[in-house]
Amino acid sequence: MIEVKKVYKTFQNATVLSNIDLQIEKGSIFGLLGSNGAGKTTLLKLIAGLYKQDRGDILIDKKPVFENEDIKQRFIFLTDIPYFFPHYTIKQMANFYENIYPSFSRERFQTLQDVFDLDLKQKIYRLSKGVQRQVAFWLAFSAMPELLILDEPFDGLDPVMRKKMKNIIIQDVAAREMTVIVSSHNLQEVEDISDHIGILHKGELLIKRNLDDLKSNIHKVQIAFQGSVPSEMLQQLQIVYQEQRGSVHLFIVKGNADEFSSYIKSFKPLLFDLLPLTLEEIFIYEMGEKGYAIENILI
Ligand SMILES: Nc1ncnc2c1ncn2[C@@H]1O[C@H](COP(=O)(O)OP(=O)(O)OP(=O)(O)O)[C@@H](O)[C@H]1O
Repeated sequence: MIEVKKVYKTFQNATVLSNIDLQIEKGSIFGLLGSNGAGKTTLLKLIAGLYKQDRGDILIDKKPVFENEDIKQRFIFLTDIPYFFPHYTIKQMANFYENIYPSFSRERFQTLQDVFDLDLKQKIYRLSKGVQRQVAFWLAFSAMPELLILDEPFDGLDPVMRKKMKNIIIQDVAAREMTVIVSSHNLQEVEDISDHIGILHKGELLIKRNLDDLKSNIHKVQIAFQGSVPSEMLQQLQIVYQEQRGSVHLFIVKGNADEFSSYIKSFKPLLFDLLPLTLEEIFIYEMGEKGYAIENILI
């Protein structure tokens, strides 16, 4: 488990992270969201033990991460600009990873060759930016890390490759309880793989939530009645937003969907539809004023 406790970080007197509290369970995928300059990379570098926090604690399995070589061998940090040794081929880079990471699997490396379809003898610096990122993923997956930290990992990958990378991540989480932290400025980009989401804004963690809990507690319903909507029903429902389009009323309702659906149906509406909400909509409705801040953050 990763624990970030009351962490602060400043650079040249500017506070970049303030009072960050976070727990990430083993085997979960944590999506760290925020606009440019929010502090995502700084937080990832602190978790990776590359920076030292000014205050607070960062622990992995109860041990401090900073300058902890044992922990460093168990995770991979795939940075937004992957680093390779100048003039190394893919094969040479794989050999290097094999020496560094005790869990590196040759077998996995070879199996994944079907996914990446690259010539091992190619010099990495001659590859396009997107293909270099593919190489970084290939090496990371082959190192079989316990923790995979990904900073804006899908930038520069085409849609097919993005999907493949996400599938492999999900498979590794399911098969061997790998923990993943993935940063992005785009909610949709991480929505389909994350089980927990944190939103960082100007160095503060505005929100940290379990996505299943979030999704099961807020819903969109469309209702039409012969005449007006029964006021008794409106009073009983926990409505966070409503609008009317002709005779159809749209409500965003909090609570258990089965319970409020049967309650609404007992008033015999002419039309009743339960519709899915996107994660972005959930944040906006669920978080009230903070939600509107989030709307501006997550374009
Ligand atoms: N080594 C450093 N020295 C000084 N300031 C830094 C350093 N690293 C980051 N910062 C500052 O910290 C703030 C947060 O930067 P960070 O890279 O963590 O944000 P981010 O959320 O990852 O942004 P982006 O999405 O643009 O990559 C920025 O104002 C940045 O200028």
